[in-house]
Amino acid sequence: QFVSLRQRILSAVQKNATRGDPRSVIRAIDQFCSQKEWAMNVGNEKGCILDSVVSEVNPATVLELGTYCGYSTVRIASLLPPYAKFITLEFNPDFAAVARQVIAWAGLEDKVQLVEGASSDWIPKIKEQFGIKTFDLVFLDHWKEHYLSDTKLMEECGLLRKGSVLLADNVICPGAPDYVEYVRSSPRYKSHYFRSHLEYTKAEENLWYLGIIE
Ligand SMILES: O=C(NC/C=C/[C@H]1O[C@@H](n2cnc3cncnc32)[C@H](O)[C@@H]1O)c1cc([N+](=O)[O-])cc(O)c1O
Ligand SMILES: [Mg+2]
Repeated sequence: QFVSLRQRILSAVQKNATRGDPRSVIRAIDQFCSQKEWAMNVGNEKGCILDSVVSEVNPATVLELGTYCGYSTVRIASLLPPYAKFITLEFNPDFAAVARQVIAWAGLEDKVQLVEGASSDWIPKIKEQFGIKTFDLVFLDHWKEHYLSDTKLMEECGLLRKGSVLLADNVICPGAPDYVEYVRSSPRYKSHYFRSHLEYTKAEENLWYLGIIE
């Protein structure tokens, strides 16, 4: 019967990656997506930039918007200090189910809280539900038209502080023009971008780095 792409990604992990070895899980997904079928994981080129930002920020609290199959979740979780709190939000139950298994295969299920639900519903509940005051790092990789509304929502809910870092995927492709416009014209943010390429392709892409300065 029909096997979905997410199921094929999970099978590639279970077949080619070593349990408990996050790097082998990342490698298995990247090999599958570059050799067999494209999928919207952040990929290895942008993934290395993500790794360097996570290592530099060394965050005690992290929020990821849009888990998808858990590729970036595994990359981030594998670099966090033991005391860190990492929440990833995913509203599609099928993607959430695959992501849970990918995260578990990497042996990182204790480092991540995958919350099934919409960011707009959950962002206002995070403080009370998870005892988190502010986020040191937020990775935005969900629907691109939600980047701006969710960033404003995080501001309103007091989840961002001076020094918080927001990292946004896909500001060129598919693009998040309203988001880029907003953060570039706001005095609150110091922003710059990392030149890169769209995952598994040669297309120009940037990772958009935002530091909150006030
Ligand atoms: O469209 C892209 N990403 C959208 C990602 C969406 C993921 O975030 C979840 N989601 C959405 N709103 C949500 C709200 N709350 C929770 N999860 C949510 C969706 O269920 C999906 O798992 C994309 C597209 C390309 N591309 O080349 O076309 C490349 C990329 O790197 C991309 O990230
Ligand atoms: Mg993306």
